Amino acid sequence: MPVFDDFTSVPVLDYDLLKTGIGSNHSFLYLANPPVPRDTIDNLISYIPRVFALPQEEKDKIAMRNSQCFLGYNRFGSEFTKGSTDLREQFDFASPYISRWEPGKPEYLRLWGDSQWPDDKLIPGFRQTVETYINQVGELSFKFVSLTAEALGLPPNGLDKFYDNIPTVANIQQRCKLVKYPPINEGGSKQGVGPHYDASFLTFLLQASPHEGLQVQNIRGEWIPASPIPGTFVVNIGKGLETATRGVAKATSHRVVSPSDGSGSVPGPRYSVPLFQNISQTVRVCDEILTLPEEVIELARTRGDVAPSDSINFSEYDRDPSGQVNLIGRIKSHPDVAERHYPELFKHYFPNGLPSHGNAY
Ligand SMILES: O=C(O)CCC(=O)C(=O)O
Ligand SMILES: [Fe+2]
Repeated sequence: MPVFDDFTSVPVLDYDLLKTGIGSNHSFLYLANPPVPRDTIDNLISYIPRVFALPQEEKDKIAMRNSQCFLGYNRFGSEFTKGSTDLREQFDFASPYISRWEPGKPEYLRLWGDSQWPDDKLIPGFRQTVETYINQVGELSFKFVSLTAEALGLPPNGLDKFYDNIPTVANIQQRCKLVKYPPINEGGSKQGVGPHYDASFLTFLLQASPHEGLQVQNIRGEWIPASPIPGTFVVNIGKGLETATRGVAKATSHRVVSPSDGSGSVPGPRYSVPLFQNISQTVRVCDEILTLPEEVIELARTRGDVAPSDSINFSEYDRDPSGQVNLIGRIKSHPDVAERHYPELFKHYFPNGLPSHGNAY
């Protein structure tokens, strides 16, 4: 996966070929034939419009503001990226995990813990469906870690130290979001989400409706559409893996342009489900030197300089444990949650008090 390539379209990889050892040279790709039952994905897709259609007061009952884990619901337009409002509404859910935080332990351990769920009577089976999805895609994501290691010229367990040596959903909490981008028809901003990198090693994104809108930035800084392909996940590299490989694997800048209801476009909202694969909270990525084979480093060298992307974020990997990097990212994105649950850090990052919006990137 070392090359941040000069793509003009996003490559498609077949999982069945990948697992036989054919590595990939791409940092943003479609994964076809993933080993996740079709029912798991179809069930989730069928619930998504229903959970967003719950009464506003039911969604607000599980507001992210209630949660020290930054899990729960965010109203439309409550996040900022690069100074502009993101025109989306979202729920953050995570796999079941018993918190390991206790007083005296690092604060970032508080990030992993209980999700908040809508009342099961209002949407029976929803929680079970989302948890099944996170567990199964989470397990796929961990299988992908050894493939990534091999693509980097390492042994299959070459990245395991970033996952407390046992990469499983039981050990490492996995987080996913259900995201709704409503159509924006009037002029003005169409920023579904602004340009950014993801935080961790790998993200597995399900495009849950047939809308265009996701775009990725190539080595020349051009924006390339990543149109939905049914039955695939979009996989991309986050800032954590870029740091761990000293830039040999490059994080990919991406954004979403809002859909519109106009003639020729797919009507209704765009839905997506990114699953952000967490790594160990305690690992300091900058301390873990990976010894990559010379030919892999050479491949990265020959790709030349990468054009400056439109994204900046998560530079703290050069200094802090991964859990702290994530906590800082969450605090910047959701200052209202931070003010309530992390008052000291809130004061540090927002000395002038609550801004009107969060701004992670
Ligand atoms: O909705 C999408 O397709 C992408 C979302 C995304 O990049 C994110 O939330 O980090
Ligand atoms: Fe993203």
